[in-house]
Amino acid sequence: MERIKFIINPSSGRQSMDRKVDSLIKKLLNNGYIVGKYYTKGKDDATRETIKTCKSGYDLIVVCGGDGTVNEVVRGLMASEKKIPLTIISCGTVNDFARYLNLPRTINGIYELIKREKIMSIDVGKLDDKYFVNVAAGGLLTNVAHTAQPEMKAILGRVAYYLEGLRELMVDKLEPIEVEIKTSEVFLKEDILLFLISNSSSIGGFKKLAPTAEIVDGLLDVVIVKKAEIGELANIFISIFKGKHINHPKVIYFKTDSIEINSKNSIAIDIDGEYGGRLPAKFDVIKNAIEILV
Ligand SMILES: Nc1ncnc2c1ncn2[C@@H]1O[C@H](COP(=O)(O)OP(=O)(O)OP(=O)(O)O)[C@@H](O)[C@H]1O
Repeated sequence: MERIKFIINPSSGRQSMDRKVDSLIKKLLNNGYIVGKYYTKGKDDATRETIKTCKSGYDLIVVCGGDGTVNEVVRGLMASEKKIPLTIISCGTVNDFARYLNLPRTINGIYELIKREKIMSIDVGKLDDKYFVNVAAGGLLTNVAHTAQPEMKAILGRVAYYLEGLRELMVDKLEPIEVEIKTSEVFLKEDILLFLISNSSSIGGFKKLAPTAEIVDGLLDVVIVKKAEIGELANIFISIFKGKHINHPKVIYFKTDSIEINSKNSIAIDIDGEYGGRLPAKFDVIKNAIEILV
């Protein structure tokens, strides 16, 4: 790996990562690497730059941003014939994917990762022409990531999401959604509060929301919370920290490689913290879709 492109979202997260990124770039240049640097300006910019980067002989993309920026880069990779590996310097508010991968955070750690050139192929989730590395979700609390105000995120970080979640709980009054869920193994008609279709196990900062999810198994982990009272929801929420919520009678948990969800209600879908359309929808997994440094 000689040519490395940095794709940097300067608006991600709370603190500027400029100094850290500049030190890493300096170290790479001193050691003979060729480095390109691109700052995103707005929506879909990271996708366009990734497509360009894949075509122009680069060997690696370093994404500096949060989950939204990683998602945009993955979309660019999926649209490219020649897919190059990526790694992440997490600069977002939650950074679920980088946390799940346990990526190094120091300059030396990231430099060693790049030098080692150890690559792993991972799965990516698909919803129509969109992709997700962490999760696609709908229902209670799942639009918190894209409804939380950027100014609040800048000041409070992850706490902004929790406040937005609390506000939504009060406003929503636990309105259930009537859904039909179809996979090759399961057919369910249920009143539910939320569904999560997960590729990795870390979602919204909770490391065990889909406790046995793996990004190399060619499967999606489905977590469904059925209609429940607030007391039951509180119990489910507390047990999420240990990954024990999947044993609760109001929670359904299974794995599949393809799932369809239909509803009479107009339900928004969140993919990796961004708005991803509405139900009905079909979710699939693409095995060994992209490569990452490990
Ligand atoms: N220069 C820019 N100014 C403002 N917004 C930008 C800019 N470049 C990209 N964006 C937008 O930033 C969003 C992605 O932000 P990202 O998710 O990486 O950070 P975050 O929201 O702080 O982190 P997290 O998702 O981990 O909470 C995308 O929707 C993209 O449109």
